[in-house]
Amino acid sequence: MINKLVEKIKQTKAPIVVGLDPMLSYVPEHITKKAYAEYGETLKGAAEAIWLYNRELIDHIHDLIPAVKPQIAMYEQFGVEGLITFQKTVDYCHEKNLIVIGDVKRGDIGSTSAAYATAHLGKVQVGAKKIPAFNEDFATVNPYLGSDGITPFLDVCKEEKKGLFILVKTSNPSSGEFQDQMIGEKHLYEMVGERVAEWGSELMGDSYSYVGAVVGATYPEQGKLLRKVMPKSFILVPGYGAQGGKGEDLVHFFDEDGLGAIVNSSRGIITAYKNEAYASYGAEHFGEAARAAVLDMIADINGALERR
Ligand SMILES: O=c1ccn([C@@H]2O[C@H](COP(=O)(O)O)[C@@H](O)[C@H]2O)c(=O)[nH]1
Repeated sequence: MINKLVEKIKQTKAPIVVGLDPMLSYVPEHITKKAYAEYGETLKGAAEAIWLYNRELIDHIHDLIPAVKPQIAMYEQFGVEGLITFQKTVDYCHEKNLIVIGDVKRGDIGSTSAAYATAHLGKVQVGAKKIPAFNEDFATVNPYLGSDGITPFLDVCKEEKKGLFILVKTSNPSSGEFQDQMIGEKHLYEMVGERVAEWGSELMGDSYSYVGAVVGATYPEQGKLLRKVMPKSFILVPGYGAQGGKGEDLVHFFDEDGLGAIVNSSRGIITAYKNEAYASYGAEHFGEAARAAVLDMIADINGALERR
């Protein structure tokens, strides 16, 4: 899957991923009205509204981008109905030939991690059959429980040729509380980065490992250091746009050849129609506003890479 991701980035010339993080408040009224007319103001009605919103967004941007990153929390808030919309979204993105990074941030003791890995990346044994469940291509994983929480994910990735993005240095304001602590001479995030490189050396694709890392756009200095610590790991970079990250901050997350990183924007794209810059599209044309925001994001990042 990492080879496919690299190929798709080269083909689209877009080192970006769009975060499908829908909140009900983002969904234009004409869509919620339609969904509530069919299912009422219920969890099913909300999940239907989110599905219609996602589908229209995907229809407007799928040809421009290599990948999407649905954030499972946004779906879970609607319970089982939300998870059905998550699944429909993953399947629809696959139909559109998009790579799906499930932002699920899982990780637990070994036996529980094994079940999470099966659910999101593997196939579950049912009688004589092995059946995929959520079936994303990559999943985000929290390494805080140590290597026995990661190994089951590595095993499933080996078997299924799927990939991981392991949290190394997150984009949020308080990420330093624990991640920046010094352990001997090194920050904790650097130690985790070294382990990501080690885990990844067992699972190499053509030029990058199946085991990548999450490093926030809001920490460019740490991104520069971690690029060197994990030379073969793809870096998923959240924090662009709504959290303040800009193309010019991100050039050192990439290799010399402009590969090795993929930058996420969620709210910046999916709520573009609410942004002054794209307001002329109006809520009815939120998909076109998202498309314009994707094109601007690609130009911003590629422009910064060309200028460096
Ligand atoms: O360090 C991290 C890890 C994950 N995220 C996730 O990325 C998106 C960001 O959304 P925006 O709307 O573009 O801010 C969201 O799903 C986060 O859970 C992150 O932001 N930082």
